[in-house]
Amino acid sequence: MDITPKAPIQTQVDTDLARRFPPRFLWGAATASYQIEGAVHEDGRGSSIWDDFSATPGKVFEGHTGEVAADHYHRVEEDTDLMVRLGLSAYRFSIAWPRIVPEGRGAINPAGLDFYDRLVDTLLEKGIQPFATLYHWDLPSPLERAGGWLNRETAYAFADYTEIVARRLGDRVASWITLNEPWCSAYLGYGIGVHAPGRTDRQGAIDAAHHLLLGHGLAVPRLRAQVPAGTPVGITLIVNPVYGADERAETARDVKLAHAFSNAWFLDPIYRGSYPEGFFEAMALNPPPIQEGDLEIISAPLDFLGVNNYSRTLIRGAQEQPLADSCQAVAPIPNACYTDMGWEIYPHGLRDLLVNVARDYPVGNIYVTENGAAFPDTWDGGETINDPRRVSYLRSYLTACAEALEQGVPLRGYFVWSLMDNFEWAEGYAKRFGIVYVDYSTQRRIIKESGYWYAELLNAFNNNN
Ligand SMILES: OC[C@@H]1[C@@H](O)[C@H](O)[C@@H](O)c2nc(CNc3ccccc3)cn21
Repeated sequence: MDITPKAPIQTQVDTDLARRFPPRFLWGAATASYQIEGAVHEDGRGSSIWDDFSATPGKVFEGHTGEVAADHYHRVEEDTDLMVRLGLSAYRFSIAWPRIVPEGRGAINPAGLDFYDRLVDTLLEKGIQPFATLYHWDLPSPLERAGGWLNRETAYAFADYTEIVARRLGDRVASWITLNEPWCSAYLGYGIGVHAPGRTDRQGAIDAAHHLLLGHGLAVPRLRAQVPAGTPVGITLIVNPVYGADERAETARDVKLAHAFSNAWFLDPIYRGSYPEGFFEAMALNPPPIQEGDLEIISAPLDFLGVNNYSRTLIRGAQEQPLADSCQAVAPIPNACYTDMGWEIYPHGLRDLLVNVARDYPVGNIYVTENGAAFPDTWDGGETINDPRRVSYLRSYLTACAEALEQGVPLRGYFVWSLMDNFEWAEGYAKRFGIVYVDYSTQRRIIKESGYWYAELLNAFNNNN
């Protein structure tokens, strides 16, 4: 009998699962600046729309803010040591625009560049590939005061910021992601107001989406001009597979509407150079202020698509055709399992969307840049935290990734969301996604059972390759 001491929690390593991934597959974890860094008033950082939004009463659970978060700004050594312990080969983080250009445009803050310079160097010293996201929702407040993403000028400011960062870090960052989930920025932030900046104007969401896409397209050549030839450049989109709950024609109709709203709204301009036909009509809105050449800029060739996926959408068609953003997802599904966010656990959805996106769009390579689950983890002061449901979630979604690979999908890597518990936007610290627990009262990090499981999986993968 093997009596080798194992991690505090007996973890069942799925060596068979590890064997299903190809050599050089990248195994990572993901975070974002406003969600983990804290230090919002330090070293010249300017304010962001999430500082403003979280300071606005009623916007974030119990008034939580990112002022301290997981204090990552002061814990780079400790947190990169955690990544080594987990066996990560890559780490996806985001760069806070307000640290680099506090006013959004104009003066550069050297201390902001120094922080990310040190983070990148530390990652490389520890054998971890840096994947940098340039925009994960923390828009500098002065730009929002000038209209934010409703203002076309913000797209040009983003391209200027991109060049500043790429000039400093471009020789060492392994891969670049321009935007994280512009759908969330546009619809949640400008359309229905549940995210920063909290505007509630559906036409505004359409216009903001266009300027986010334009910013992406303007940034791509500015990036490529500053980084070594062949450095991969991509974008991360939320991709939500949409299914019909029955065979009725209304359901098929509404599945198409929901797919356009959830996915094609962004996939089509980026990869086909045009918005989905009939989309703006299906939203009962006007097209955005598209200028000559915009769609050509937006569809700048990319090297990979980052896919964020957590769940699926199941639609039961309405008698009357709904607006594209009001297709009714079905009520709770009998025998379904849900995470603490109320998202259905449906791993086949990730397999299906990877197969479909690779078939329908010229995406080149794909990374799963976020996948994970929130559960109400508790810590009793012991050596670890039991989170078997997260282990089960990750095992099932990674099995879906393996199935997609076996169907020929060019999946090159997987980043679990998230490395550690962090500020979950409007939910504040009430939702925990980490494979590492954060005790916010002490900032102590405790690897969860899922973290040990992930480390064992990565170790098994490395032993196979
Ligand atoms: O909610 C978990 C993560 C979040 O912490 C990340 O910053 C963000 O990139 C992210 N995107 C999704 C999927 N989309 C989504 C849907 C509804 C609300 C918020 C995000 C989940 N997540």
